[in-house]
Amino acid sequence: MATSAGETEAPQAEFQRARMIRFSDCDPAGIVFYPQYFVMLNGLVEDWVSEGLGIGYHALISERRIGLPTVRLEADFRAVSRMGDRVTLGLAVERLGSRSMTLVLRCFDPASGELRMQVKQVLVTTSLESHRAVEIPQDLRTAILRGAPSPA
Ligand SMILES: CC(C)(COP(=O)(O)OP(=O)(O)OC[C@H]1O[C@@H](n2cnc3c(N)ncnc32)[C@H](O)[C@@H]1OP(=O)(O)O)[C@@H](O)C(=O)NCCC(=O)NCCSC(=O)c1cc(O)c2ccccc2c1O
Repeated sequence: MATSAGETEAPQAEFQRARMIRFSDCDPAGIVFYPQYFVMLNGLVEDWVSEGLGIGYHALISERRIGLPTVRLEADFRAVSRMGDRVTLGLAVERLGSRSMTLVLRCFDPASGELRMQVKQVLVTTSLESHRAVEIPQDLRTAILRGAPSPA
């Protein structure tokens, strides 16, 4: 729920994308090597900003010079994902601060609902000139508060 101060505490509608687990995601045992989840989820953040929010992610960085570095990352791994699995990646905003946002990102089996892993991630909006925190740009904030889900 958004407050008058522009903060939101309640999880919003989840942005989702289908993803197949590829050979290159896996270790020799044929299961996802854990850093690859972070690569997959970073791609989900890109898709969320560009497609879910309608804010060009690449222009945000390269033209507007706004960075989104991670300052906190907490991960839980609950079940293995195997090469060839078709999973769903989901993203919800748990908190929207003035210069940071807390995302809950997860990977799950859409057929059974089995949770494979989940991450809580805090991103800070920064100036890529100074590498200091800046206010979340108004268009980004407005789009997040709109909270529109996007189909998988
Ligand atoms: C990011 C920092 C420059 C922030 O330091 P600064 O002093 O400017 O800001 P504050 O400390 O006042 O905090 C602002 C805001 O963030 C919240 N916050 C800060 N730290 C934490 C934390 N550990 N946990 C939770 N929340 C935190 C704080 O509460 C404030 O929130 P409000 O909403 O209330 O305003 C500085 O911390 C820094 O440089 N950190 C190192 C970042 C880093 O190197 N991360 C490693 C990965 S880098 C990375 O992933 C990455 C980098 C990029 O440049 C990218 C650019 C573009 C896209 C993606 C990038 C990317 O993924």
